[in-house]
Amino acid sequence: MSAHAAGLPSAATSYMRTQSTDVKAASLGWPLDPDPESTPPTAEQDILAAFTNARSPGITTRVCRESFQSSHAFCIWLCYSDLSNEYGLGGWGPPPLSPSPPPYSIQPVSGYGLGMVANRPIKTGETILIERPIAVHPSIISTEDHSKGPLRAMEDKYEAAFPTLGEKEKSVYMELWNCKPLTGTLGNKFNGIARTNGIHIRFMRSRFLPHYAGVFPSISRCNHSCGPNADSSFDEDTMSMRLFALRPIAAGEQVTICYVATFLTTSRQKELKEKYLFTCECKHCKPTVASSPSRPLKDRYWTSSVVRTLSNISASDQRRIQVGLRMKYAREMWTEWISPSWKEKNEVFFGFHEDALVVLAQEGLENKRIDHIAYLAHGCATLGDVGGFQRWGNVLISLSAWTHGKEGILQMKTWQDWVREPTTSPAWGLRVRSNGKGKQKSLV
Ligand SMILES: C[S@@+](CC[C@H](N)C(=O)[O-])C[C@H]1O[C@@H](n2cnc3c(N)ncnc32)[C@H](O)[C@@H]1O
Repeated sequence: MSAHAAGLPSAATSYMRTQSTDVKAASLGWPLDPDPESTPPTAEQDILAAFTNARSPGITTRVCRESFQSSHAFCIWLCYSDLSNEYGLGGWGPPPLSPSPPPYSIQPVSGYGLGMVANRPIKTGETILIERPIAVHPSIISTEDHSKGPLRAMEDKYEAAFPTLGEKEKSVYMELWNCKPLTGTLGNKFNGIARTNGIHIRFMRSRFLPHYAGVFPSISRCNHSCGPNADSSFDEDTMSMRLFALRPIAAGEQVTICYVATFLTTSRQKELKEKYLFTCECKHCKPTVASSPSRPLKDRYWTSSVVRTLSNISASDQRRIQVGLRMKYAREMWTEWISPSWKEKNEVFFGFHEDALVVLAQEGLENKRIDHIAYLAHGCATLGDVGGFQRWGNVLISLSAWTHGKEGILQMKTWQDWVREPTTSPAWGLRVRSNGKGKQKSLV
């Protein structure tokens, strides 16, 4: 039923018509569009659906070189055939330069094997490293691909492809950590290293099967934390990954990334144990317990410290569940916020995102904050609030969490332009209308 037919005054109908058409058309740009679905499916029926939708493509091997003329292969890419002609047909030109000297060293870290450790203070948003993968394989593998199952399929493909790699890449690869069981075949070792060290890569040109994992010479040395201080972003055109700081990293501190979906509760321990064979003891998994007593205490004190730890863990779990829910409902909240039927106070919208930032900081999940910051900026824009938009826009810019590569340069420029001239931002004035005298008036 149209609003007019519902008996609303004609001014309201015309407002709704313009608003709802504009609202649908308005793209909010990076990082909110397109709505990212960033983790690979894990449920069997979703994996199967992805294959069926992609017409069950086979896996081909792309040998990645800088150009046709180059004899040096920097990477082998086990690639679903839906993507094999989408990238690097003339070769992959050189990636942007990595910081030199590097702000880190790879060194032994007690209890972790090797790790990446900052050798000087690193600022939020700073690029730590840019490098190319040595091997890339699909994150999800069709069971149809090999009569002995997907694991054997990958082992055979790795064994066939590995000899084409450059000599240096081969030796760096073979030195990487392997936490998977060994059967003695080379293919099994290549595949074990790939599965221990693979970092998620999303190839945007595949509609149904975009999820891959890349093995990197140094980034794959980063150990896991459930509150990581670094994150990575991939550039499909130069086939390179940028590792950057999510918050200040002190000299001597480990540079960590997160191996699993960050909003998982402590059930993430199970995934870490199964896939990477370790028990995470970061401060989010083992919240601080009361310090050890200098002399024996009675039982009830011990009990109370255990209780305190358990309740800290449970509080952390609750916060992570909230993080997931806030991510899930942010888009819905936005749609309601810009609709003329929004009846809540403005604080409900802003509080939703500001509280999310507090929870994310408590959990060390700064990698999830950019969406909320962008919503806060766009939320200010809807009200015609120049100062608010510029404040949140500048926070977003300062994080330098852009997609790595050409796309990121565009994202950065777009936000810089919007901050310079907020009236050009896409949500500008969506919740204000003229009061007839050329002045802007809030709807709420
Ligand atoms: C991708 S590798 C990381 C680099 C590895 N430490 C090395 O020596 O090359 C993953 C392995 O590192 C170790 N690791 C990573 N994060 C860890 C953590 N938070 N606690 C203990 N071990 C960890 C585990 O052995 C895991 O299988």
